[in-house]
Amino acid sequence: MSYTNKRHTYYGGFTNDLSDTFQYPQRTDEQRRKHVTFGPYILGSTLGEGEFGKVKLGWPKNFSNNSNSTFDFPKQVAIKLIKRDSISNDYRKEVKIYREINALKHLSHPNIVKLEEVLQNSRYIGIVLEYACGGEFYKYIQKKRRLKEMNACRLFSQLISGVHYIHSKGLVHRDLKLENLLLDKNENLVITDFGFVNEFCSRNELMKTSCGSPCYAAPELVISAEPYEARKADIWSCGVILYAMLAGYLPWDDDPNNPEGSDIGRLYNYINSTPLKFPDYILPIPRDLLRRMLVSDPKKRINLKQIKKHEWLKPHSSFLSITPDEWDKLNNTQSVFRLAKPRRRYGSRPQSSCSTSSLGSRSDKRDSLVIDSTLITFPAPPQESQNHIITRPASIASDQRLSPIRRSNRHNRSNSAASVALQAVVNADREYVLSHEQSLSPVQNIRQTTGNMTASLSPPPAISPGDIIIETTPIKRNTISGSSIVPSLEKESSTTMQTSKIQPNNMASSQNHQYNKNKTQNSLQSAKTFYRTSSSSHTKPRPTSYHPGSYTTPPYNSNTLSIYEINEKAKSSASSQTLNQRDTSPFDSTPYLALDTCITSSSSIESSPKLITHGQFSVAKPSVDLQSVSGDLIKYKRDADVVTRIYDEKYKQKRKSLRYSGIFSDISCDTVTEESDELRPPESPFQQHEGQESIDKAKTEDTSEKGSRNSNIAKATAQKHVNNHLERSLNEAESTKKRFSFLSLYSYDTSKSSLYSSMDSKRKPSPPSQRRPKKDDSYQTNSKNHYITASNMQTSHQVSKNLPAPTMVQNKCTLETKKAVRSNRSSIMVSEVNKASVDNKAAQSPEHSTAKRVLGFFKRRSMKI
Ligand SMILES: Nc1ncnc2c1ncn2[C@@H]1O[C@H](COP(=O)(O)OP(=O)(O)OP(=O)(O)O)[C@@H](O)[C@H]1O
Repeated sequence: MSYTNKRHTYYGGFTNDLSDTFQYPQRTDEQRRKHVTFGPYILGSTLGEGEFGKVKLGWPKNFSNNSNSTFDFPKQVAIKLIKRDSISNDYRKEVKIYREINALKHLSHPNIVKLEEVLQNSRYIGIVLEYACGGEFYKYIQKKRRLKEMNACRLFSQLISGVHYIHSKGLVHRDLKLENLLLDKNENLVITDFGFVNEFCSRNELMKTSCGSPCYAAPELVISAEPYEARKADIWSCGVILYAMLAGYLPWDDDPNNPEGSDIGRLYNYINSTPLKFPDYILPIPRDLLRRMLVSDPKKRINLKQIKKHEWLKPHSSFLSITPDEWDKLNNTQSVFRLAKPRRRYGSRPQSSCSTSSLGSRSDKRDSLVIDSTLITFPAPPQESQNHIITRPASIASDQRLSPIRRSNRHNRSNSAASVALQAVVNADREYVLSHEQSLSPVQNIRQTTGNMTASLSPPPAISPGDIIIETTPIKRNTISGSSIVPSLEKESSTTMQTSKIQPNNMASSQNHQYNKNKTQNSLQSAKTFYRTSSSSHTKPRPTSYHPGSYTTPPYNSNTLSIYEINEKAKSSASSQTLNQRDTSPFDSTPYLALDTCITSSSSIESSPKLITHGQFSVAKPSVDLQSVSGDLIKYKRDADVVTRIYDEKYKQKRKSLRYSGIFSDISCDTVTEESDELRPPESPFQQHEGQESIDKAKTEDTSEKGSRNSNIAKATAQKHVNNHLERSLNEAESTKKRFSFLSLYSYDTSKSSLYSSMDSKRKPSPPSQRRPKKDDSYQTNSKNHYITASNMQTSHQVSKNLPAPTMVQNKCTLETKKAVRSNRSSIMVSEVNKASVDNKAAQSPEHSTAKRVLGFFKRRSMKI
């Protein structure tokens, strides 16, 4: 049983002063003393450790349950604590922090980590972020070994949506990698770590500083000293991420001359000269996308607009069609609620030891890098200041939002020039948002509506074709101001919108209905309509229109590719005339233009610093949950199951129907698809051959025996036959292919967690920006040191009897080994323990050791290269 330190655990948020409806247990003085706090937050366990220090879990000190009905938990946050000492003498670090803060202020997207606020005291700067409780994405892949295609498609769509949003703001992330992706509680992707973010503008879109991690960095960053187009570099990184999701390991890691990828120059030469290779289980369409993304020549590399339109992402086209300005508008709507929520300052303290303020003069020097978030997020009128409203019902908050009297009396705490300026910005912003709300497009109104329906779990009402689903819960009526919504909806309905009837209590059928409808309509408008209807009715991501089994075309259509290449050539030659006209994509080449076009009425506001006031610094629980309004973002875990099930059913049916036509050769799908991804063996040529043989056999038997019963028996026999072969071939294929994946790390992690649970949270495990070991490595056991590689364990265990490896690893790994592994974030991807042994060897050879350290430094720090 694992011991849980109370100090690091949320204890229920019981407080003495705010429990008016329920008598909570009183905390003793001793308990109270135990809590480590940072400003208004109680600090909990360490979530991870980065370059700047620890990231801690936090929750509000003064959380209370004042909601009427259910027991609420406080909103948890992740607080990145940066020692001021550690950055005061390091300009590079300082810039990185400010960059991150500044970028996050401008970004509000469900797949980008939210900045709640920035706090500081004399010793620490605390960046308070939305807590992504699903953990690190690479661990998730490790655990699953590789992702199912459907899941990878969904998560990749979210990544692309987030990256597109970043680019649309004129920013580039420049350090996209698995380690910088987290998951929320519903397994939605969250992009984090904006330390390398930079700005580009349409007139000067090339960048000179190379950054990122070698394994994810685009070749042009490494090989050439020329300025590069940063958005294309982000796309390369996304390609590497997608490859890792689907394959379970990183691409181009099989250079025999550079087995560990330690020679970065060689690695990139290898990338440039070697065609991308795929494991058998990556299907043709995702392969095609990867081939287009992982193109060494950035001019030929696909752009975001093209990615969004790619066949593979069709199932998520409605989600991907949400434009950045639509996300912004949604966020603006939220900010109204946030601003309207009167609240007192944290606790009862005045400006306390941990002031929620700017970084003083530094911020001024850096163009207000850190704004006094308190001014923005706590515009509490005096009469409201004693009310703790974190769990205030939406209706109350909205009433206050609509009260001009209450709105007028804000920001009276400070008379400083900064405060006055900020007050003006906030006022302008509020006016903008309120006026904007009146003129919201129907789409926005609907989204606004849907966004406020998160509490409603009732099934969607039945509607007639042509109707728009309008939530009629009290929450909606309270939060949508004015009467414009219905007429505007009707107007749109009569002109452009096409909706579908959604049957109540029958989500699956409504999804199927939508699926069919969308398939025939096949237009952006219909996709958006689907998005609206599905989100407003709390339906889940729509059933996919993509079936792996439906690939009846050759795996890789060379004609298509060549046409594509011709197009690309034509584009690049046209674009070579001027850098500014490089891309015809409205998203990629002219992000500002796209934004301006969409928000023409607010252009002046967009160009002002007020963007930061769009709720970015609020600690308030958002009234609108962005994640509930995006069709492809899973709101509840249950939803994910539904989607997977629907997918699996379709997948199975399709494969079944193709089984006897010989198109889909993996006829063991019925049995295999029941298994988890971890258990599903990769298809091997051998396996396919056997499968095909059996199909033929079944076919022959089928025709010779007329009766259906005999036919079934024949099929069953064939199936059994194949299954036997499959089992045999699995062992053989696994042992011969030595396909390494994250599973090895998973094994390691499992053992680690059981032995070092108390240490886990404080150390960051090795990231997967590492390479799979070579075949030879996998079988080498360092008998001298008694180190057994995780990959070795995996392979040997698979050869022995396909039993889970964790226990074996757990038993055989020594304490020293694990410590060494954990402390070294730059070890190779799979062979974690082997890395320790390598390090041991390296220690004997000073030359090798130095090289290792340099490599480790590169990988660990995501530093400039
Ligand atoms: N919002 C969050 N929710 C949950 N965990 C988080 C969050 N932010 C960071 N973490 C955890 O903290 C770890 C370190 O965070 P992060 O990578 O942002 O720090 P950093 O100092 O920027 O690190 P580096 O730049 O070295 O990657 C992450 O790997 C993750 O495990």
